[in-house]
Amino acid sequence: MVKLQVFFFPLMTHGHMIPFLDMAKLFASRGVHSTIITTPLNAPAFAKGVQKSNDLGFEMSVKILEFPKVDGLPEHCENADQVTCPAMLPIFFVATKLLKDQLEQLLEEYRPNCLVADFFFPWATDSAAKFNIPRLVFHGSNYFASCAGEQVRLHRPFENLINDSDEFFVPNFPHKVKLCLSQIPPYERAEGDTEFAKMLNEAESQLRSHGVIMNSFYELEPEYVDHYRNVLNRRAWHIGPLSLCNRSLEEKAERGKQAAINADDCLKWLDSKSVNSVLFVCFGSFTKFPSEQLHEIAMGLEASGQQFIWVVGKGRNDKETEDWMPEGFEERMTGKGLIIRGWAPQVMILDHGAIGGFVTHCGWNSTLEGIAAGVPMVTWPSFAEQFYNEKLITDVLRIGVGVGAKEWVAGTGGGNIKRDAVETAVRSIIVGEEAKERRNRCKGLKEMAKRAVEEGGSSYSDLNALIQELSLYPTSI
Ligand SMILES: O=c1ccn([C@@H]2O[C@H](COP(=O)(O)OP(=O)(O)O[C@H]3O[C@H](CO)[C@@H](O)[C@H](O)[C@H]3O)[C@@H](O)[C@H]2O)c(=O)[nH]1
Repeated sequence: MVKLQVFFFPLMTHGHMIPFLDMAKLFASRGVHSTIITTPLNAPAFAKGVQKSNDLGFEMSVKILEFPKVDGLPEHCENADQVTCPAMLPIFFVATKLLKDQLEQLLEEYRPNCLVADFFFPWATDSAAKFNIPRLVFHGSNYFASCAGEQVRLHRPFENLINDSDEFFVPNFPHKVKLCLSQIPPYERAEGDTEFAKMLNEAESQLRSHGVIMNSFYELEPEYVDHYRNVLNRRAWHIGPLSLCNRSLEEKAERGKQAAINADDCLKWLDSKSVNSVLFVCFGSFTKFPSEQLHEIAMGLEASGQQFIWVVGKGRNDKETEDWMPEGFEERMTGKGLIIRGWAPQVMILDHGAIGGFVTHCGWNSTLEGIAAGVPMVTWPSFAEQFYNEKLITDVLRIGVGVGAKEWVAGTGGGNIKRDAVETAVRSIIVGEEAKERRNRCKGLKEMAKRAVEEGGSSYSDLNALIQELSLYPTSI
């Protein structure tokens, strides 16, 4: 029998490349030949994962497209994480649009059975259609946020609100979910005149695509899986948590970029701590806080008296200096707090029994990794769909406490959160009766997540159904 061949084409940013690599590995482990499409400077991020899969006898490969030259981007910038200010992002997206011809040449040459392309490549639907190849969309988010965003766009419940703090309920929604005006992504409020709003409209090409792959599992958000499929009439398959395909310690430690800490040293530090006693503080691959905010976090963490691992440092604050560090902070925190300057082996850390709480920006990968590890969260959203994700965590699943972020700010974790708010939130996630109840709910979800990806589980079965459907699709050759 001829092998099914699927092409995976992620947006060049770590928050998308990481789950795409996991997804490609997962498909390969089910007998599909998975090919990742990327650009020269992003290719090394996939090399180890692909090699490991090949060593296990699974078929995986990488195909390279040259990153187009455009004015206005720093030299050698092929990854959205490298843009130096939010205003540069639209230029980055313009550059990615110029990949279209190269993609089409690849599709014409190899005629894969399916193209799974990033939500941020709306034009890929037409490219695939030219060769009668089904295109699936992956945006890296979940059913809850997708439904909320869609209902807000459709019903515009914010029309009559005036002040940033004015509140509204997400209309036509299974749960009562309340947000305030300043938490709505600007691209959902605009009339379609911003670059991002235009992109989102174009992204409606997902309606013309074969469907959407979600990094989620049915038991996590059943009402929203049903809402997405039956109320919004979208075709979708959920195959997550994708991070669970990384089973060995090595795979977990090597996920994403090169870690700024030795895995063994990190584990040794964690091994010396008691169960559920350490906070993990990390804001994803994109968020850059102003120095003043980093200072408040440091003061809040110290005042809370809790132990922590805090991922901060190189390129993660606006001035690239450590002027945010309170005097003598690191010395006072010796043994109690570990600062990682750069990339952390997040999944490896979250899975350690000593971790008792996760301070997160609510990026969906981090959120789901926290859920899969059974860790309660302090929620600190700042942009993209993160304010919706926060509501899922705090109000629907009830496994987190908000730090009080109210302001959607692109890329730079805004919100001006004071040290007292940090102190209160992090203490309440580790200590007290409510913390215990939250932790129990987390344990339940962790078990459900594990079962979902095991043979017969909801995600395992949805992936089977998808592969089966693709293998029946009329061949494009
Ligand atoms: O030091 C670090 C920092 C991050 N990560 C990993 O990097 C990924 C980060 O992804 P995510 O938590 O989703 O955050 P972002 O990088 O900010 O992701 C963007 O993309 C996501 C998927 O579309 C959206 O949900 C987010 O809102 C958007 O900001 C996760 O897998 C983390 O485990 C590490 O391993 N070590």
